[in-house]
Amino acid sequence: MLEINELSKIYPGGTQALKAVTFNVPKGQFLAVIGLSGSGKSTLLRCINRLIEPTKGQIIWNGIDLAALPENEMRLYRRKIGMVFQSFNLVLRSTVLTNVLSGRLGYINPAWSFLNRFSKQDYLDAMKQLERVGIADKAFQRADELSGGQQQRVSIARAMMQNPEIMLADEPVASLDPVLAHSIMQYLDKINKELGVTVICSLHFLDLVHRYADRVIALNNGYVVFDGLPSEIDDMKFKEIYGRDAERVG
Ligand SMILES: Nc1ncnc2c1ncn2[C@@H]1O[C@H](COP(=O)(O)OP(=O)(O)OP(=O)(O)O)[C@@H](O)[C@H]1O
Repeated sequence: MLEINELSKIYPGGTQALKAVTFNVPKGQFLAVIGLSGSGKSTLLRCINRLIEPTKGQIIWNGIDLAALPENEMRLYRRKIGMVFQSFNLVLRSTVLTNVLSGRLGYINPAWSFLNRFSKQDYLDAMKQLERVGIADKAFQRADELSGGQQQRVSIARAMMQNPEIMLADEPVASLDPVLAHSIMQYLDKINKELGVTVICSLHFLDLVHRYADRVIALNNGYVVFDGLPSEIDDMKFKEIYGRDAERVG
């Protein structure tokens, strides 16, 4: 169980991006986070693994408050929290395999030279992860030779090398066309259903929320304005989340 208690984030310029955000995520849930651009979705996801430092509040995971941990201890917990990004964040000039292996970096001695750091088992695991996302044949290509959808699959494989218990996905399909969007969502779904990894995924399109999420929370201007089942988002709730002039497109 992950418990977010009264989490707030005020950026140095004074923008209050999260306002006492509170919710729980049971282990193994697929939680979607929705809301207009600027509502605080990225800030929330990045506060959970402390890529962004929360200003106030608690992030309690297995009884430990992650928000209160010193950075050196947080690093150990961060290993168990994978993350994928809208823009994939691969090292484009490195091979696909090297990118995937870098997911293990949190587990090994940083003093070792890059290529000697990884065990044979790491290489076997990296190939297995690439097989899981259907691109083992691309292992020795440079990452920048891959399409956007393929790059996102590499980034999922990289995150899976951490052996994560939680996967944070920050608008993982926002840069992809709808067909590819479904294929990426299906990989996240598989990781969730087959391996029991908790997924917290921000999404723009409600049809994806309906299809893949067990539950959804909506942010508006840093506040949680909805917490429930995707099927509970009727027209009235939709207007509360997105504003009264908003129209559904998907
Ligand atoms: N590094 C930063 N410094 C200052 N303000 C920021 C920073 N990052 C985000 N913000 C502000 O915090 C608020 C929430 O932004 P955030 O990126 O979390 O929203 P979002 O819902 O993820 O938006 P999008 O869907 O466009 O990615 C916005 O007002 C944004 O301008």
